[in-house]
Amino acid sequence: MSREVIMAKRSDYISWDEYFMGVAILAAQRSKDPNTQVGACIVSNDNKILSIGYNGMPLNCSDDDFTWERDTADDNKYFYTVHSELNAILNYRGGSLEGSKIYVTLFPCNECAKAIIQSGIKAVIYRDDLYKDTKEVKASKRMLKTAGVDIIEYQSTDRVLEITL
Ligand SMILES: O=c1ccn([C@H]2C[C@H](O)[C@@H](COP(=O)(O)O)O2)c(=O)[nH]1
Ligand SMILES: [Zn+2]
Repeated sequence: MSREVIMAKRSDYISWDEYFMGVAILAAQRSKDPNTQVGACIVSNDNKILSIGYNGMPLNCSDDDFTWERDTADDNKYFYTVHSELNAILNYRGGSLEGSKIYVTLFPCNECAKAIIQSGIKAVIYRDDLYKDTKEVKASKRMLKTAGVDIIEYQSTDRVLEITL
């Protein structure tokens, strides 16, 4: 008598949210910013990754030549850095981002909020909200809400993934 062996599917696979936030977290690891590394992952309604970005210097502006200082008034990184969300939007090589969602490791600033709204992204899923008390983030939230962009706090599962690279 032959016995059929049934292979149950894996049950400990990561969720879509963990996957996309994980990609954003991994992208942030590319950032040269010594203080805050930010990652963004833009995803379609049917869960396809459309684009990825992290905060860094513009193309052909060497991250060895431009300063990463934050507290020097005359010259500081804020003059130069392209934010992760804007990089993700600009990195997109397809047609439209209308109706997509963006996973971000840090709540977007007001400038990124403008770009998110204008590109048609309809939801922001964020992990950290470090700068929630700043005018920029307050303005960002006001604009996103007014424009009908959903703001969703990522619910950490505390899952730890080990990656050997
Ligand atoms: O919406 C945002 C806001 C900020 N960033 C980047 C820009 C900078 O490289 C860092 C913030 O540096 P701090 O030293 O913490 O001020 O984050 C971004 O990518 N997106
Ligand atoms: Zn920004």
